[in-house]
Amino acid sequence: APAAPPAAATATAHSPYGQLHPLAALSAERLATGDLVAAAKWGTGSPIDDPAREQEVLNAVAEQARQLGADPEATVRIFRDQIEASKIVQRGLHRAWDADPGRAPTERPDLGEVRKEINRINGELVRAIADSPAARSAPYCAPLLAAAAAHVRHERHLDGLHTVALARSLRSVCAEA
Ligand SMILES: C=C(O[C@@H]1C=C(C(=O)O)C=C[C@H]1O)C(=O)O
Repeated sequence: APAAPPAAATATAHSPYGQLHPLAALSAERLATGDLVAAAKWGTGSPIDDPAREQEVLNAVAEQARQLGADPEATVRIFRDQIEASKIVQRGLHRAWDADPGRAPTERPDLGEVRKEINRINGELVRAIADSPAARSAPYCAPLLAAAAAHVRHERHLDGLHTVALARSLRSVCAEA
C-alpha cells in the first residue's frame, strides 16, 4: 500500500511556505499574549507603551540572532512590528472594555509571568526568522506569507482586531525589493 501522505507541515518544512508558516503561527501566538498583557495592565494605570521593556526585547532578540548566525537588523525590524501589533491588540481591547466594562476581565494576570511566556515565544520567533532567509527574500514571499496568515486566521478563529494586528506584525517579514 502506498505510504500515507506526510502531514503538510512535515512535507513542506523546507519549502518557502514551510519556512513562512511558522512565522505567521508564532506571531499569532505572540499576539494572543497581548490579551493577557492588556488584562494585566487594565485598571492599574500602567501605560500600554513601555519603551524600556521594548528596548530590552529588541536587545535580546538581536543578540539571539547573532548567536544563531542570523541577521540582527532584519530580526529587530520584524520585532518592531511584533511590538506595534501587540499594542494594537492592547489598545483595541482597552477601548472595547472602556466602552463596555461588562466585557472587561475580572482577573489580572501577573505581567512578569506573561513576559516570561513572551520571552519564550520571542526565542522561537528568532529561530523561525533565522531559518527562513531564502523564503523571506523570495519574490513570491508576500503571497505565500498572506496565505500562511490566512491559514492561521482560520485555524485560530481570529477576530477582526487580531487579524489586523497579525497583518501588522508581519509587515517586514518579506525583504523589500
Ligand atoms: C507586551 C507589552 O506591551 C508593549 C509591547 C511590548 C512587546 O510587544 O514586547 C513591550 C512593551 C510594551 O510597549 C509589555 O508591556 O510587556
